Amino acid sequence: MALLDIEGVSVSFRRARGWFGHEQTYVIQNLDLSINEGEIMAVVGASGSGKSVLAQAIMGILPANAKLEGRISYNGEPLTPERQVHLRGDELVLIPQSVSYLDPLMRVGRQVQPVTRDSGRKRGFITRSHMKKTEQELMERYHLPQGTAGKYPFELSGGMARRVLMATATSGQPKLIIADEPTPGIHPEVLAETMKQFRELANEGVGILWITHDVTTALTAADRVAVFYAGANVETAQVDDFTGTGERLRHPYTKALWNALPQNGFQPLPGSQPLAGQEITTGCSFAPRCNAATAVCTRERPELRKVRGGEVRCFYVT
Ligand SMILES: Nc1ncnc2c1ncn2[C@@H]1O[C@H](COP(=O)(O)OP(=O)(O)OP(=O)(O)O)[C@@H](O)[C@H]1O
Ligand code: NI
Repeated sequence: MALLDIEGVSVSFRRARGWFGHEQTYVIQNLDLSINEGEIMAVVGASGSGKSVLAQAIMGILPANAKLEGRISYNGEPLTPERQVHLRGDELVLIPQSVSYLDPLMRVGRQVQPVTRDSGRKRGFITRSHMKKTEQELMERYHLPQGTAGKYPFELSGGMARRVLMATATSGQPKLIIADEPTPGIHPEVLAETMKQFRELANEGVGILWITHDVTTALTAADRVAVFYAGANVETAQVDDFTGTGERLRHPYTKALWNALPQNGFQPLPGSQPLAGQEITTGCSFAPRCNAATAVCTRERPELRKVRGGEVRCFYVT
C-alpha cells in the first residue's frame, strides 16, 4: 500500500465570464500518482503544468474557487478535508514554493518548532527556552546565522528563507513532505543541503513529493520522476531511465525534455503546452506536438499504463 495514492484527480477553477456567467477551467486532468514510504518522487514539468496546484490539493489548501474531483488516499484511507486539517503541519507538511507562505508579521523563531516538542506547549504561547532552542537548531542544523529566530521573514535573503521553510516543515515528525521548489531554482548550496536532508528523511521512511522544474536536479536525488504535461502525468520513470539519448524513457515528451538539456544537445521541442481548458481534453494533450500522433490520439485519451517498470500515458509506447 502506498503512503499517498492519487487516483483520477482533476482540479478546475471557477472564473467569472461576462456579466453573469461563469466557466470552469481544468488545470489538472485525471491524474494518477502514488508515493511510497521512504521514497523521493520528483515531479517535473513546464511552468503552469499544475504542479503547485497538485501540492495544494494534497494539503487541502486549494483556493475557494477551485473544485477537486477524484480520490486522494493517505495511509490507505481517504484524505478527507477533516483529515487534512488534522494531519497538516504534523504528519503532512508543505515546503511552499514561495516565502509568502510564512507569516510576514511573526518572528521566524515563533514559526519554527524545535525538534523535541515541548510537551503541552500551546499554539501562540512560546517560552524563552523554546526560542533559544529554536535559535540553536536553526544555527546548527540549518546553518543560519545567529539572530535569525528574531528576524521577520522580509529580513531574510532568499537562501535563508528557504532554510527557514525547510526547518519549519521538518522540525516535527513528518511522514509525507511536499516540497515545492521555487522557479527559477534555489541557491545551489541550499539545494544540496535540502537534498541531503531529504535523503536522510527518506531513509527514515518519510515519503517526499519533490516538485521542481529542473530535470537535472531531480535526477540527483529522486528515486522516481513523474513528468507533468498540461495538467496530466504523462510518465513515471525510474531515475536510471534518464540515460543516453533517452532510449529507455517512454513518453515522447519525457524524451524531448531530456534531449532539450544542454548536456544532451539542446534540441528544442517546437510548439507550446496547451492552455488550461474548459473541459477535460478528449484526446492526448501532447498530440499536437507529437511526431508519432495518429487520428486516435486526438480522439481518445490514453490511460496511464505500466510499461517496462514505469508508467506512461501513450497508445504507442511498448
Ligand atoms: N487560484 C487560481 N485561480 C485560477 N487559476 C489558477 C490558480 N492557481 C493556479 N492556477 C492556474 O493553474 C495552472 C497550473 O498552475 P501551477 O501553479 O500549478 O503551475 P506549476 O506547474 O506549479 O508552475 P510553476 O513551475 O511555474 O510553479 C496555471 O494555468 C495557473 O494559471
Ligand atoms: Ni508551481
